[in-house]
Amino acid sequence: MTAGAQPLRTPEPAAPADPASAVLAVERVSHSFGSRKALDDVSFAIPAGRFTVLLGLNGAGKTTLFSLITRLYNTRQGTIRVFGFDMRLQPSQALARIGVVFQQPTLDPDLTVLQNLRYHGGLHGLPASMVEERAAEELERIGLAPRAKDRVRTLSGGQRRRVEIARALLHRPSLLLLDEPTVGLDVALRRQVLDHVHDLCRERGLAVLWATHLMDEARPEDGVVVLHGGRVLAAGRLPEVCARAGAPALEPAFAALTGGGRG
Ligand SMILES: Nc1ncnc2c1ncn2[C@@H]1O[C@H](COP(=O)(O)OP(=O)(O)OP(=O)(O)O)[C@@H](O)[C@H]1O
Repeated sequence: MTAGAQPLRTPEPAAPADPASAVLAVERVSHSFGSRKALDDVSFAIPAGRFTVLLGLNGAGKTTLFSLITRLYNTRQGTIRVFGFDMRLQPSQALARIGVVFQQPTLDPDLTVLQNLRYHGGLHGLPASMVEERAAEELERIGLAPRAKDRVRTLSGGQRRRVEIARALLHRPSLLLLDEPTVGLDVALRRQVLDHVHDLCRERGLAVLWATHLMDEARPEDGVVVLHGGRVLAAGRLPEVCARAGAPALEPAFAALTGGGRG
């Protein structure tokens, strides 16, 4: 298999992810809420160092998929592996390698930036001295070292998002999941957060799964997984997805793949 997000359309059988290159392998995963099927036979794989955009409209199933990858929900149908660790059988090994930025902000606004980071480090069982060192490093990197002792409620939306990303990296995950991380940010802040996470991919070899409904957040070098109505309609590098859809850009490709609209 190549190093891109792998196109695995149903009803074709899901090809096994290459264990040598897949940081995340989702294989034939389905999930229902009562009679409502939120995910239907979803398969794709992403390698180290790749920024992969999980593209889908509201209700496509992005948050449900994230909930399964982070084990908020049990995977009842199909398999999710992180670095080869099966989320069902070896959850602690798999979860230790994942960092998450949830759709809803989860920083405590009444604690300082540093206190929020310390709390997270403690949850991961990191020694206090390591947390201090890494927190200082991450805050420096995002230009927020001078705000370490400020309460989170005094930060802007973009600064809070960057603190959440810094926090998600404290335990040095290999896979970073971000669920609609730019919601509520203006265009300039959106670009800043997007640039920051692309830099992390490039510089640290981090694999990123970035869920969004905003097509302009995908860049030509990115992997793209098009999720619609709970199904993967296409997956691969952005130019491959466009070529397969016979479209010159992602927006018309998405329209062609989804039949132009809502699921
Ligand atoms: N807890 C739940 N109970 C019942 N149905 C749910 C639940 N969570 C999600 N769904 C349904 O599952 C489908 C997928 O929802 P999901 O939230 O995963 O989509 P999404 O792509 O993340 O959308 P959004 O961007 O709006 O959050 C939708 O039809 C939604 O109504």
